[in-house]
Amino acid sequence: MQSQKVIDHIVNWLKDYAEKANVKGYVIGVSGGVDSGVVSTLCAMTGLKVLVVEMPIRQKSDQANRALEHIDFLKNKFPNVEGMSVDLNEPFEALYKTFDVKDEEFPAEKLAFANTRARLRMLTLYYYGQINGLLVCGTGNKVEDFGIGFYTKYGDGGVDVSPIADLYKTEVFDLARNLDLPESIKNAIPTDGLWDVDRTDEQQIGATYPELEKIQKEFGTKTEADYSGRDLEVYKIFSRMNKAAQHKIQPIPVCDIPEEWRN
Ligand SMILES: NC(=O)c1ccc[n+]([C@@H]2O[C@H](COP(=O)([O-])OP(=O)(O)OC[C@H]3O[C@@H](n4cnc5c(N)ncnc54)[C@H](O)[C@@H]3O)[C@@H](O)[C@H]2O)c1
Ligand SMILES: Nc1ncnc2c1ncn2[C@@H]1O[C@H](COP(=O)(O)O)[C@@H](O)[C@H]1O
Ligand SMILES: O=P(O)(O)OP(=O)(O)O
Repeated sequence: MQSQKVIDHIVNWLKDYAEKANVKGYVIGVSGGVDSGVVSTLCAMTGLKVLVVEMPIRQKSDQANRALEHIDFLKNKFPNVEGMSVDLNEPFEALYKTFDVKDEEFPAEKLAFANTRARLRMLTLYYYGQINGLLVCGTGNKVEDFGIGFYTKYGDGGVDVSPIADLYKTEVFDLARNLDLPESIKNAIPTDGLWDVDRTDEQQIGATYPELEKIQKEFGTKTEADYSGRDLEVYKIFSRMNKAAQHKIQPIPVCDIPEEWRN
C-alpha cells in the first residue's frame, strides 16, 4: 500500500469534511488500540481542534496506560490536540444496578453489558462533541465494519465520519508504522476490551485479521467449494458472521407505506 498517499488523502478528507460541515474538528475515543491510535493521529494532522478521550470501564491497566501514553504523545506533538479522561465506571455500575439483572452468567446478559460499555462511550463522545462543536470520529476498519460486523451497533458504530472503514486491519497497522506511533500502540494486540475476561479479537472470532482479510477480498467471487483446510474454516467463520451482520451493513429497514393509501 502507498501509505503516505493514503495518509495525506485521509487527512485532507477529514479537513474538507469538517470545513464543509462548519465544525471546529473531531472528538475520538482512544482505547490504547491501533485503530483509535491511527485515527486520532490522522485527525490531529488536520490541524483542526481535536479532543481525544479515554473512558475507562472496568478497564485492564495495560489498556488504560497505553491510551494515556498515546494521549501524551499526541498532546506533545500537536498543539491542536486536547486530551481528557472520563471515568465511566460509576455510570456503568449504576446501570448494572438499575437494570434488573436476573442472571449475570447468562450469555445474553453478558453480551448486552459488553455492548452497553460501547454505548456509554458513544453517548459521552456525542456530549463532548456537541458542547465543543466537534464531530464524532469513528475508528472501525473494513473487516470490522463491512466484513464480520465486529462492533456494537449504536456503540462504537455510532459515529459521524468513518475515515479508516475502507482499510483492512493490516493496512491500519501499516499506517501505524508510517505514522511513527508509540511502540505500544504499533504492537497493540487487537481486543474489544468489553468483557471482564481478557480475550483478544482473534480468540473471540476464531481467526486472525490477515486470515479474515484474505477471505473478505475473495468473498462473492469464490464459494465454499473453492476452499479447503484452514481457509475453509475461516471462510465458514467469515461467512457466518457476515450473514449475521447484514442488519449492521445494510441501511435500517424502513416499512414502506403504499402510495395509494396517502389520499
Ligand atoms: N471493535 C471491536 O473490536 C468491537 C467493538 C465492540 C463490540 N465488538 C464485538 O462485537 C459484537 C457485538 O455484538 P452483537 O453484534 O451481538 O451486538 P449489537 O448490539 O451490535 O447487535 C445486536 C443487536 O442488533 C439488533 N439486531 C439483531 N438482528 C437484527 C436484524 N435482523 N435486523 C435488525 N436489527 C437486528 C438487535 O437490537 C440486537 O440486540 C460482540 O462480539 C463484541 O464483543 C467488537
Ligand atoms: N477505554 C476506552 N476509552 C476510550 N475509547 C474507547 C475505549 N475503549 C474503546 N474505545 C473506543 O471504541 C472503539 C472500539 O473499541 P474496541 O477496543 O476496538 O472495542 C475504539 O477504537 C475507541 O474509539
Ligand atoms: O479500536 P481500537 O483502537 O481499540 O483497536 P483494536 O480494535 O485493535 O483494539
